[in-house]
Amino acid sequence: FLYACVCVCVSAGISEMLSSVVEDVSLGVNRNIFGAEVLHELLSAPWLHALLKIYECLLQFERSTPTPLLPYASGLSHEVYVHRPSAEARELYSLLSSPHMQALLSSHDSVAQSDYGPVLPPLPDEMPDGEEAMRIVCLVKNNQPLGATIRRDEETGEIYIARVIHGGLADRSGLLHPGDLLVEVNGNPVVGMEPGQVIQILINSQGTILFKVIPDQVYMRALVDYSPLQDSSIPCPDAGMAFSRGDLLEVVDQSDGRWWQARKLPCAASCAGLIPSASMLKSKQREQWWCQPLEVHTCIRPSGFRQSFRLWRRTSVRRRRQSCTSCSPNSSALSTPYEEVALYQRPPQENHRLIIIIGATRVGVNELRKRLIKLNPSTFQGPVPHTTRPIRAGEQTGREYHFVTKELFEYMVCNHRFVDYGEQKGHLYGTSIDAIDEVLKRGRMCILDVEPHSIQPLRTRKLKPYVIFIKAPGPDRLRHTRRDARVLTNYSVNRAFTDDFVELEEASRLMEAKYKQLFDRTLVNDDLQHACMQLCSIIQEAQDEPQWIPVSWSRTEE
Ligand SMILES: Nc1ncnc2c1ncn2[C@@H]1O[C@H](COP(=O)(O)OP(=O)(O)OP(=O)(O)O)[C@@H](O)[C@H]1O
Repeated sequence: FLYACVCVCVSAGISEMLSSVVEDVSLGVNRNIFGAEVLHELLSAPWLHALLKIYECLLQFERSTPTPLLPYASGLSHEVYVHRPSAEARELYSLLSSPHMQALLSSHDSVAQSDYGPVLPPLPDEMPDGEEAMRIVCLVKNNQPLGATIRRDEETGEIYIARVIHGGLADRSGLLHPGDLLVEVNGNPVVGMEPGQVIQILINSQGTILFKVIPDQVYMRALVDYSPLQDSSIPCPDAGMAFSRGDLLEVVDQSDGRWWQARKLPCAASCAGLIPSASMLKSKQREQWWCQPLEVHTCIRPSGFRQSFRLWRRTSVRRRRQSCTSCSPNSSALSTPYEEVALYQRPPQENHRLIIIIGATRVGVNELRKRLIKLNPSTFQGPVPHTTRPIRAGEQTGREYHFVTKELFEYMVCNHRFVDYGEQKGHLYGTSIDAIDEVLKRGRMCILDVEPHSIQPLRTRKLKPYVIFIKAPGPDRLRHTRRDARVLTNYSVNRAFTDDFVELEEASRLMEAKYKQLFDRTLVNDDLQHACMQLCSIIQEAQDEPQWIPVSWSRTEE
């Protein structure tokens, strides 16, 4: 009955209603109704009337949301007492100093500073090993559900956060994310448990729930350049982080659809910076594509004879397998500004990764490749090219070339069997995917020398190419190191290497600037002997040590 009375008061007319209820109850007291006296006493209690008055006041503010003028009102009460206070000031001071007023001002300050949330218990003193990778999340249990689902990896028995329900307790904490690995719940290791058992621990928990999780880390390779200082849309340029193509980024927060937080790897700065999300960058790229002047086509080399081991290579620009990928709006760089990557260690039983070496004309790609194969022919090998030219005395099909008819060659072109092909003196020459596979299947490392535009089609899960850019040193070093070098001209004339070394360095710089997002390593071809040794050790590292590769290459299906 008391509850009903209070409810009536609260909902209908507050303290006035209470007074009339008190009157009604007093009639019941006069008539000696059982329990009426106790009820009358309760309803007449001054605290109940005070409470309802407060409630009445609060109701007035239900719709308006008043903001505090000052968050520290209690401090003000002390300022009233000046050096020689007047009688009024002294009186006001003594009023404000009373315990009730002080309590009221302190409550005001707590509300004004929103300082009424639950205080979380301190983190445990003993942090586990690998604490950097581990996140400790403490949630205060209330009557709301946790708002997250879990899943068990059947192979490893590991428990992962599967979904975080928008607006739920876990979501609002901002500390649990899909893909996070759950290690412990309230001190109980959960690896190997059934999801039902983990849920039971959660149900049985009282007060706070302590999770230990290993966050799902996301790494991206930037395929575009970005500078926050030139971006008018960034909310805070000082918090932005510049990056350029090829940089490795650890994305630590993707909760905002427009602005992510990331660190550049290797992590020098511990503080993350703001970078545009993939969708944000895509829309920026689309805007820029339409308003930028047409870029000069730099992908076709100036025609000239390249002193390649296969004389046909790169001598003809009349027939190219495909056009430059960076010159169309549908290029991969335009559609994906970031490429998600993961560390990959080649299992010993798997084929070697394809090694691609590229560089500007005459930088020494072919020289290095030849020397590498000569150094260790049982380990390194080049794919045997196809040609339509007639076989010569001393040649053997499948050794120097695969000698094929023009019809078969063209059939292979139509079926996209060539990585690279061209024409020389009326004969066709090409490197096929099958020739690469053949080398890899024999357990050898396939060393391929192609044009940059041929890299993209080779970027497959099966081949997992590792791209080494051979860079030119400065013109002075080129002049010094190449003084005894000889090159072949278009007419197979052997002449001294007297090219413009400034031009060669410039071509190398342009190629690097344009394609650096595709390079795994850069090697400066200065001293030949030293460069060859370096190349050898880079290739060993690529095969035997963990390397960043696109995540799509590490998944089971392509
Ligand atoms: N580090 C070096 N020191 C001295 N000479 C070098 C060095 N690297 C390459 N050369 C010489 O430079 C000339 C051009 O090298 P190479 O044929 O390998 O160039 P390339 O990059 O394959 O060019 P192309 O595509 O035209 O064949 C060759 O005579 C080669 O021996």
